[in-house]
Amino acid sequence: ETKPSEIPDWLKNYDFNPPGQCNSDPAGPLNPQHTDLTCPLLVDDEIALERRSWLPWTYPPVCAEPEKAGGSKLCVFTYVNLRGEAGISLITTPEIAAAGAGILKDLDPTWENWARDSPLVVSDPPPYEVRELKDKGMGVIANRTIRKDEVVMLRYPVIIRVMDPRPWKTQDVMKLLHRATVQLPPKEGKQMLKLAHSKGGYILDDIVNTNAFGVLLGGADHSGLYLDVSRINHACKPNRFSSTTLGMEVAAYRDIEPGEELTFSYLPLNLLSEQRQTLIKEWGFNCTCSLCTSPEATAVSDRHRGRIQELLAELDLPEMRNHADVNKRVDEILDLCEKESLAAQVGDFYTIIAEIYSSMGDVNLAKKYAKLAVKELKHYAGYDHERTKGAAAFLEALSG
Ligand SMILES: C[S@@+](CC[C@H](N)C(=O)[O-])C[C@H]1O[C@@H](n2cnc3c(N)ncnc32)[C@H](O)[C@@H]1O
Repeated sequence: ETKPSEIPDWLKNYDFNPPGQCNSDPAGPLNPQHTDLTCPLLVDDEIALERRSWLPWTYPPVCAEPEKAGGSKLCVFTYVNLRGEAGISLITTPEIAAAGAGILKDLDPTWENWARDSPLVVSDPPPYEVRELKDKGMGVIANRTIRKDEVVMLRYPVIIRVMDPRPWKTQDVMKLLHRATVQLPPKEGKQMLKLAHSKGGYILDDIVNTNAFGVLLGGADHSGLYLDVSRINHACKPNRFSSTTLGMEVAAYRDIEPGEELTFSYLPLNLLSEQRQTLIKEWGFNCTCSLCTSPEATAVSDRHRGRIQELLAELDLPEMRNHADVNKRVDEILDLCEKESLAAQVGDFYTIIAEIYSSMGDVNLAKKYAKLAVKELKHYAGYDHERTKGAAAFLEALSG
């Protein structure tokens, strides 16, 4: 029976935190108000009791001991007012929670717009409905025309759980998952319980395993459960995930007609059908998307995707490092990406092409493709994705 923390007056202005730069600074480097940053407090169940504070969390953390001595505790940290409206429960170590607590802060809009190149606009009211479908349970259906690049959803996770729970007893992890769920605001808790489950075992664990995405928190792998995004079935379209805020943006790769289903790929994009079949089995369902069920479409697509892999391998050969051979292959790859709707991968291909021209000593062409890589990656992977940052650093090195 825990109640949201009531902060006594003496504690409200008390600064427990050492000054300095925190691991996570979602407010952004251009925000002058944050030059004297204080880092989030590291708390676990004992520290919270001792200090009579569990800021910034809403409830005192509840923890489980590791199976082996010397390991870290695993705790539940809940915050019920994320971006003024939602709840989030983390099941992670106190160290990671402290390092990642910056995600609870709102972004500085000036910095965010600068980092994105343009302000983020999310369609409102939502241009979709969640409905029961014939062959895949629930799904997300467009209720009006959605234009290419429109951001149709922006969601934050309700549960974040360490990806590898082996250092702790399974029973303890399940208890923490239970607590993480009941501490969510009732609206989100109820919505979470209605999500699809497919693999059996403890129901909350099954819901997370059926629906979660891999996310990084405090530099460590976690599973993130997003409401609404969880209703999107598998096929071949995009999602965009921010490592700065944990926000998941779903944007349209192409125009979508009213009545069409919104889908995205649960798997890496540039795979051949056999590789896809093997991986989708791990998800525990039989894919009914058009590319999985039409042998003709599969054969054409496999030919295209196989050819992309061949061309990339050829570009790796030292004897190909001349303008005529490289240009020809670059054009063919970009044409095949268009045919296969692999727009989200083009940024990565531009990075490879920039590196090839750089290795040939053609700095101008290397810069041209590095610039294109940054533009595409910002758009499809997100301004704060590691791949985008890598491409931007490469462009800077070329310019420097
Ligand atoms: C993340 S959920 C997607 C939403 C789900 N349909 C629902 O009812 O909430 C994943 C589950 O949806 C179903 N599913 C997703 N994509 C599918 C596809 N292409 N073909 C068949 N079933 C699919 C599978 O049952 C899978 O376990």
